[in-house]
Amino acid sequence: MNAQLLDGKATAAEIRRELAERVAKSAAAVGRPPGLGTVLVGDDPGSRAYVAGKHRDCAEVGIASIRRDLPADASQQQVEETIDELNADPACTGYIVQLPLPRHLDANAVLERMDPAKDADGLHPVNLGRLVLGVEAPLPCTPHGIVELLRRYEVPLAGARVCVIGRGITVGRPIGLLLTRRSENATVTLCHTATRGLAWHVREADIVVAAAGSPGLVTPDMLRPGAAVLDVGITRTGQGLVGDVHPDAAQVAGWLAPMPGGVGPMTRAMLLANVVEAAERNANTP
Ligand SMILES: Nc1nc(=O)c2c([nH]1)NC[C@@H]1CN(c3ccc(C(=O)N[C@@H](CCC(=O)O)C(=O)O)cc3)C=[N+]21
Repeated sequence: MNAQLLDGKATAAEIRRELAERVAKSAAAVGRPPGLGTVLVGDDPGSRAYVAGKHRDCAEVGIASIRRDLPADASQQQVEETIDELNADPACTGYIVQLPLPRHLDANAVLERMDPAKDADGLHPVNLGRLVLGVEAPLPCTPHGIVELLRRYEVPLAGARVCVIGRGITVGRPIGLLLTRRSENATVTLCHTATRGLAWHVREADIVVAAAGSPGLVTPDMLRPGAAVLDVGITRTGQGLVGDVHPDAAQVAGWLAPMPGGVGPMTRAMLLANVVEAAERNANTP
């Protein structure tokens, strides 16, 4: 492998150590530790595993865990009552609703019902709006994790051409908003399934963010030699989890955040960071 590893696993572990110190301070100031809530509807094995991972992370840094698991046939009203409870629960500093929700539920209505001050994912419409306005708000975890990973490995962002593949709500749609801030100064092209000449767009890029959920989509021939490549795609197959980046891309890329071990662990670390930041805000505004 030629590419330098963007080691999300190790970087996330370092961030968790930093957060553990802030958690201890915040707990002393507020009189209780920050608490992360999760709302999980149904028994999708992938979603269960992600939620379990989030609670393991919480235990490691001293954040309290609040779990609300609902059956796959839960009604909209049941889910919204759970949201109301977490909004009112002083032990819950921030929470997430694990996506995707079962199809019979209206996910946007659920997100809108959340208290934006408790939105640990940064996906509430008010917080996405604040991101557009440049007002301080919890940032979407995966885009924030990507920026933090690039920053810690000193991958140059100012003036860089970034090609994002995928326009999903959690990654592709918001990441351009972070990367084009004055503090990052990148130039972002957002590609999707209707993009003509995807390979051309990828080849122009200094940084490629592959978040389409299409296994092996980014092949080595598409890449500018030396580019930083971040694999955000996760597809469950008979052979296990497969990313959007072809394994041979490592021979052309200058940096690679692989799946697993790249952006996923950073996403989880940024979720914890959002909860700690909310707790610190609470401590400052009694
Ligand atoms: N409200 C909400 N917020 C989310 O942040 C959210 C969500 N819903 N729904 C699903 C996606 C997916 N997601 C992942 C987070 C970490 C890893 C992760 O840590 N992956 C490990 C491998 C994990 C494994 O082996 O299964 C890695 O890449 O190294 C993966 C996926 C968060 N999501």
